[in-house]
Amino acid sequence: MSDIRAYEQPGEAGFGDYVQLLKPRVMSLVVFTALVGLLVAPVGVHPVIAFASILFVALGAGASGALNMWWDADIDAVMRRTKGRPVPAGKVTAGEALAVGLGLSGIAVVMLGLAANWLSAGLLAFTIFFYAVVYSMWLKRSTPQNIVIGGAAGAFPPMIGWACATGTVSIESVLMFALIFMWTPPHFWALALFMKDDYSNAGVPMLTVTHGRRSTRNHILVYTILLAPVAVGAAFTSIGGPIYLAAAVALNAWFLVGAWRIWKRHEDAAEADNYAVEKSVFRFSLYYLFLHFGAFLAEAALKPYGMGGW
Ligand code: HEM
Ligand SMILES: CC(C)=CCC/C(C)=C/CC/C(C)=C/COP(=O)(O)OP(=O)(O)O
Repeated sequence: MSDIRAYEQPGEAGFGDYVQLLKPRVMSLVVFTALVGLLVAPVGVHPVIAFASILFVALGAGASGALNMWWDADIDAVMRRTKGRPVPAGKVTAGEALAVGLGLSGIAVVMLGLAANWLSAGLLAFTIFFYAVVYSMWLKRSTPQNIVIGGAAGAFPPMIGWACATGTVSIESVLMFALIFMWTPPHFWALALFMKDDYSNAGVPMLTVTHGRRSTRNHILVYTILLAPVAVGAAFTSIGGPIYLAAAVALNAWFLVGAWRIWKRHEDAAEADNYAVEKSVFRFSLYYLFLHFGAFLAEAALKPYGMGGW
């Protein structure tokens, strides 16, 4: 369990420190996928309602980041990548992070319910719970499958966006969920390969720590293979079309090449060469997701002009 008492000394926090609590960089892609889910839905949403809905999803996503930083302060303090975060750096106390997380969560869920509908608000509440409690408090410290199951949290946002517009869950929103769900393991494990020491120093049972780099490479390849038909299959639903199909085929072929290049690496090779491959696949994973959702958006944007879709 997280020893949060060590992080209760008040520090001198600026506005920027509170922004950092919300994990803005990671959440930008979360918010983009929610926005796409809302915009590609077959039901038009008044721009003010759409703007408000995405704002509250962003607030909820940020709140879940603050809750994660509250609980994980001890882990974050040990890892090079995260030790400068506001709680381990002593800028914001753990109690403040908890208060920000709980306060913003409550506001975001209630306001989304009022602005859009209670299905989307319920999904947002469940997503915050899943990331903060199921992933951060339970799975992260207990199983190397942490990010496979916990990754579901990051996959919900487009489903929330779709529900904001339609008040329903549909095959399209389930496919957008599945796309992110299957993408998360290769996205994260590519990073974990070149951050392995961080996680072992912090005692987090990531696959790289518990099963080693060879097994992690195998897992990346398998998940990337399983991801491809999900991603390409979405082309043949109401949110797909020729632009998305072309993008999905190209992006999945490239991601598979990357996973294959990682798979071929071995420990006898120079560490710097291995890390270069792993880093490039991690970076590409971000473009991969952004461009898939960008392609969904392009299909929807072109529909009024008689193009886009099938
Ligand atoms: C359990 C699921 C996931 C895990 C464990 C994970 C882990 C990570 C980690 C450790 C980083 C480096 C973060 C940092 O700079 O502090 C990262 C970066 C990133 N992740 Fe993920 N991720 C997950 C899911 C997602 C999802 C669902 C999205 C968006 C849809 C996402 C988007 C990003 C982005 C945009 C970055 C780059 C941030 C930057 O520029 O610093 N991740 N991820
Ligand atoms: C709408 C809503 C509530 C969205 C939440 C989306 C969500 C759960 C995204 C997960 C992304 C993420 C930063 C995982 C990091 O794992 P980590 O926390 O172990 O990474 P760290 O080591 O950087 O802290």
